[in-house]
Amino acid sequence: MAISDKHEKLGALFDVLQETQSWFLHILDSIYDGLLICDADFVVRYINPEYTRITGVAYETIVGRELSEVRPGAILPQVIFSGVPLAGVYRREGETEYVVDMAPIMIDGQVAGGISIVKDVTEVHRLSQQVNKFEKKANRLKKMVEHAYRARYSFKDLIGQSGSIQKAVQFAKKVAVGVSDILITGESGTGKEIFAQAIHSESKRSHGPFVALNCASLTSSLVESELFGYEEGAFTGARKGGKTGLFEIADGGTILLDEIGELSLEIQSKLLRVLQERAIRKVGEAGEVELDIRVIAATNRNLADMVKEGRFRHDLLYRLNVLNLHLPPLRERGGDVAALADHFLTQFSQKVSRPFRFSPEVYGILQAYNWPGNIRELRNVIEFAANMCEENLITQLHLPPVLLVESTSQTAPSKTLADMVCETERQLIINALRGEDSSVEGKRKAAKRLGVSLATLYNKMNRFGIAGGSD
Ligand SMILES: Nc1ncnc2c1ncn2[C@@H]1O[C@H](COP(=O)(O)OP(=O)(O)OP(=O)(O)O)[C@@H](O)[C@H]1O
Repeated sequence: MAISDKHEKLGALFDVLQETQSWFLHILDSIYDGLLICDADFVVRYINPEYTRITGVAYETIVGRELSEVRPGAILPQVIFSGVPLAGVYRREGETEYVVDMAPIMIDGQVAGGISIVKDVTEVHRLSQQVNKFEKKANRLKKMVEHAYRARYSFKDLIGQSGSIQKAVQFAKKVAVGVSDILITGESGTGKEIFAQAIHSESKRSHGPFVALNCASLTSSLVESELFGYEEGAFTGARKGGKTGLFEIADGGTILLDEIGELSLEIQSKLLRVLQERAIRKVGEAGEVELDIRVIAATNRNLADMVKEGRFRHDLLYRLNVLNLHLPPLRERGGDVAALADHFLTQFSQKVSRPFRFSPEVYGILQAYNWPGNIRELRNVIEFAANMCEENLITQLHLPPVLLVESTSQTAPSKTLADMVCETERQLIINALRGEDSSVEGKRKAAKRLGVSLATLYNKMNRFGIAGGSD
């Protein structure tokens, strides 16, 4: 082959090589990770634009120079020296965080240099910090929800030794460990909610939420969205992001539907579906959500009468009435009145840090009253009396008038005329003393209003056992 031909061929080969090298450089320049390549003498031969973007090191300041001169902390020389790759080295340059993988470049079994591949993790790190923040917030909210939806009472908190309440407690304990839904009936204030909580606490679901809804407190449409929740945009005025219904919140636990007799017929049929299917469909949503809940319904109404009047679905009543726990009114609970009164007084004393106690006649009056508002009324009466009492001894003077009138009128028929006169006289004195302080001046004013002397008032107070009479 002529020399000119050889030159021509070598020239063509050189062109191909140059073109190939340029191709490779363009490819390396376009890679979205930063690249730095050193030769076996640790001299930097190449960095791509992404390396400059991430580290801030310009091409002309590093290429052609020994790496550790420009970047004294560099580890790549060790990798080239040892021939052992190293991955995931974390670095930070100002605001930019990145991770470096390093590997030796091997040619024919010999280390010919090394490459660092630099990945910008600033955004990933920022996002993961945000995820952590949201996770912490979600955990805080979860704890708040758990706190808000938990039962505060168990059977040991229920005061009362009377036969009727003990019978109710035995029945409640028995049904608590089962799986069936429960209907609690009883007059207002007899403790239906507190029993529902105790049943939940005793059940296998005690670690799950206890959710209570008073069906009478909301309009029919609100009850529906409270119970079932809704999807975003389900109706005009729907909350952004939708709303989780109480059934869903109660998943794994118990839901108390208090005053169930107040539900509209439309909601009653939806409730019946939930009880049968154990699934709900949110307002505005096509699919169903399966539920693991126990329903306790409570009412002070006679649901059977409501069925007759067409105001309560008979199939819902049958479905609910499988286990019916009936709570007795307080007037049928004998000695429980005194025990409950003591309990509420102790609670109030602790709340205000004052050691209140009852004078003996108070128990008789509390016992004689018929408590239409049951335990809730008793609790309120005790709080009223403690508020009226300036010292620590609560006497009949501190009780609300309705109790005294009632106790007088209830005992009247079995008494003689003389007894009834005495009782009326006693009542008039109590009324006159009400509102006066315990000083002699207070009694003088009461005596004046009654048209008797101070001495007569003292005599009668002593005779009728009205506290403060012997000062
Ligand atoms: N056995 C009990 N021991 C102590 N406190 C009780 C007992 N039963 C009821 N209470 C208290 O009496 C009040 C009324 O109880 P609860 O709200 O459970 O009654 P309810 O029957 O659900 O009333 P309503 O029908 O009006 O909803 C509450 O303050 C409750 O803590």
